[in-house]
Amino acid sequence: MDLQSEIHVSENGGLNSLNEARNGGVSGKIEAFNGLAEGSNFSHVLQSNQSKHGHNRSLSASKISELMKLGNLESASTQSLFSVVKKILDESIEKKNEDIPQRVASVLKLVVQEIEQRVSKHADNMKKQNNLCKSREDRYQSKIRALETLASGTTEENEVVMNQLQQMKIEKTKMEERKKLEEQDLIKLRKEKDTYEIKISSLKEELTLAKKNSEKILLQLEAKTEETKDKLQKKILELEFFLTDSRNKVKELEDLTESKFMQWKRKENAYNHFIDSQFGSLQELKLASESIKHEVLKMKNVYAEEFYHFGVNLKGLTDAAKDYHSILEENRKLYNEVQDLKGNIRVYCRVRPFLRGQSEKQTTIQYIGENGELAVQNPSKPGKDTPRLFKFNKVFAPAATQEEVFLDTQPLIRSVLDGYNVCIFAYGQTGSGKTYTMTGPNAASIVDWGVNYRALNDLFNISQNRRSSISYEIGVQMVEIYNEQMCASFSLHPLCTMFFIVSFDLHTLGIWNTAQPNGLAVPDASMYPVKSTEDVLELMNIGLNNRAIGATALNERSSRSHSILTVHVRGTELESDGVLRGCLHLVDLAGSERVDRSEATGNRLREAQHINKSLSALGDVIYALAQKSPHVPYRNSKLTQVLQSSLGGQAKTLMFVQLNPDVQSYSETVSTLKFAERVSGVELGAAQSNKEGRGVRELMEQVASLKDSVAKKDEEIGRLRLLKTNGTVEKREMSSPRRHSTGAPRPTQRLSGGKTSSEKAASDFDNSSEYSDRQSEAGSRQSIHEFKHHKEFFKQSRLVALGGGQNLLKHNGIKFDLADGGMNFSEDIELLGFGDADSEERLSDISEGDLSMGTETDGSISSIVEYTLFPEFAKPSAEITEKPNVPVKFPRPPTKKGQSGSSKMPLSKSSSKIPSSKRATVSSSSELKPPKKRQAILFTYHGSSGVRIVVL
Ligand SMILES: Nc1ncnc2c1ncn2[C@@H]1O[C@H](COP(=O)(O)OP(=O)(O)OP(=O)(O)O)[C@@H](O)[C@H]1O
Repeated sequence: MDLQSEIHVSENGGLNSLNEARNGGVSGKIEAFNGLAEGSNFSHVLQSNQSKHGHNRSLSASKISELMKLGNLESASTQSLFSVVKKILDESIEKKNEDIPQRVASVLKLVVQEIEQRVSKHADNMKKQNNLCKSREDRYQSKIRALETLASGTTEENEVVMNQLQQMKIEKTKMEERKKLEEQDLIKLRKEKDTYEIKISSLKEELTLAKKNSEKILLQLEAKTEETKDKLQKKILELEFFLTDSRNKVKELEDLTESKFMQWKRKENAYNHFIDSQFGSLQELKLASESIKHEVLKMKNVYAEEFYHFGVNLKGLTDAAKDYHSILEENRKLYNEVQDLKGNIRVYCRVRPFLRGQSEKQTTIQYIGENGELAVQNPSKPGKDTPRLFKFNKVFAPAATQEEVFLDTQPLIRSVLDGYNVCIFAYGQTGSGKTYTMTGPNAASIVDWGVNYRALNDLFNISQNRRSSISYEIGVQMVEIYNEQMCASFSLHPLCTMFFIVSFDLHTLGIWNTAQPNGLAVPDASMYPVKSTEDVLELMNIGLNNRAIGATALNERSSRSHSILTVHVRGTELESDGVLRGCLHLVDLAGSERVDRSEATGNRLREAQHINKSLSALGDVIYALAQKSPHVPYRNSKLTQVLQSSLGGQAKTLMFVQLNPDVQSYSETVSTLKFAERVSGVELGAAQSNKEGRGVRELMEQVASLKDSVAKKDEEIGRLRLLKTNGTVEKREMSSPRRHSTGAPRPTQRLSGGKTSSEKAASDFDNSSEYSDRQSEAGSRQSIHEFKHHKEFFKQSRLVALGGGQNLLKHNGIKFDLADGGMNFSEDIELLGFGDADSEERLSDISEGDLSMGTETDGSISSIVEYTLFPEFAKPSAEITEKPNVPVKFPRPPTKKGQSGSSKMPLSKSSSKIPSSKRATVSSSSELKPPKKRQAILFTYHGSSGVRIVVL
């Protein structure tokens, strides 16, 4: 059915439906129209879409040709048109035609389908209505025919028929009216049909347009396809080329693999052959190893036997080595003993490490040997300067710790507790580490503690450990020599001394401030309770801080004074009541420096000159001692005066030689080492312990009384002789101790001019006008003896004043050099420093100068200290206590076992018993007037304020 017929059908259908609508079926008609209207809208949309894109490339050429075959589109049926459109759209969707957007094509397809459905529905409706109308028309026609036949019957019937006819006519008119209406409707429908036709024609136009566009697109696509085809062709060619190439390569590889495989095969064969041969030789080796094993076992047994023998031999060797070591140790001990006996000054050399700021690290130290060998060389003159070799007791390398240094010093320090005098001093140029060795760096931790702190700590600890057998009292004093003036470091005031005493029994420690600007003890002496070693160390720090410190170009903390820390030890043996006295001098000398190098001027220059002067005086003393010269110039400086007892007495002396490894200091290093070498050659004589046993004291007393009675008898004999000869007795001759001495004094090693010490001392006293009335030799000797042992001296001097020499001899256990008495007076003299060749000079120096006391004693300040620290008083004898004019009541010395005497008394108590003003000096006391004008002025002291102190 073509489109025209379809429309006819629809028109008929439409009439039918209109007729039915009149009977109530209007809705179907409206739907049919709506369907058409929608179809026209869709075509319009399609058209607009196509025109918007400006092409209709999706129409394939075949479809277009199909449409063309249909001829006039108007003659084509709607169905066929729709099918063509649908096919075109399908094709475009399938081929994914880029010219019609996919979405639009699919929408168009859906719309076309919808229109198709609606149109077909509409056509169906129209058909149905048409059929309905036809059947009705047929029925009416048959009715009309029936009626006409009836009309030809009866009139009645005619009338009825006429009526019916009439009615029929009415109905017919009605029908005609309806028909007219329907015709009108039909006209309307036709009009609508026209409009639809117009729309369809426009759609057709659109389709042709789309066709054209699709043709264009088709052409483009074809061109593109061609292009892609060419490209693909090219690629195929390339790939083919690659394929052939890779085929060749694969072939090559296959060939190679083949050859390799052959090679490996050959190798495998070779290896198999080799393995077989190896296996064979392995078997042989196995057999050989078995036989070797047997041999080894044999050898093992042999070796075990030999080892056993070796072990036995080794044991013998080890024993021998042990013996060797013990012999070595013994040797070392013996060497030390020989040194002790000789009294050599020990010299330890310590090399300071380079400091952080020092840039030039060329060292002058070439070699440090185990046995105290040291080689120095100037590295700035390598060819010219030959190394110089020195040998000392010990050399400490820069890396040596404070503890290591102290370990080698400890035995010496400990001997102080056994009653020896010990002196340790550090010598070296400025900044070479003297203070570091002696004290340690500032705010030192325990690890950095120098010899001073460690020595004190050690002494305190040992004294505490020995508490059950020996009661120790330790006193510490710090003195400074600055510009040839002595002052105490504990006080800011020059020429003052502050010292403290430790008594472990009382667990208290007191410090007397005997600040004595005029040399007298200050009444308001303060006492500080100190509970521990740390407190003592703290006070030492105060003393150290008071040291005169000035900045020089060499060492910004250079100390400009000699600092002397003296530790006085007195131990009382609880069992034997014996008394040990030891004294330890720890001396940090001021730096030896070249004035030109330190760039010192003004005050600093003066300081440097004083320092150099005192150090050269020390050198002179050492030189004199080394030469065993009869005259030792101790008096040339305060330093040598203070150290006299350590350098000249029976003390153990150790010198630390401090070296700066810097090249700039080479010349100073060499001169320091030369000096040290000289010092190490000095023999002081065997050190002696200052120990007094009770038995010795009693013996001494007995000797004294015997001596006394002998003297008395001598005196009487003399007097009788005189009476016999002249009739006059000269008092002087009668009382001359030398003339009446029963035993000749033994010569001493150190006495100069062939005189014995006793003779010399006696002659000294003879020469003094003050002693013109002395009664006996014993008395003078006693005075001399006490000159050194100050507290005894003090006691004796008072007793001399009170009762005279004979009484004193009886009660004070004075040491005599009686040939038959068993006491070695010369030794005492030596111990006191009177055995020196210099003693004459020193004694003659009494009352001379600002501070002459140091020349007669082992350091007069320390003498005062010793007295003040350990005020030991004579047992009040019957004779003395009977005397009505005894000025001072002295406390008893410890007599019983377990009693520690003054040391066990509270310090405040002891200090209160002895007025401080009377502790250090006696000459000013009016209560000590000698009844027979017998005064021994042992030393005088001129204080800065001009007050003169005379110690008797
Ligand atoms: N063994 C050492 N290890 C580390 N540093 C050291 C050592 N010896 C010395 N020093 C350092 O070298 C510097 C100088 O040392 P110190 O002040 O002890 O020299 P000194 O010889 O006492 O000088 P002065 O003569 O001017 O008193 C200090 O900074 C000190 O800490």
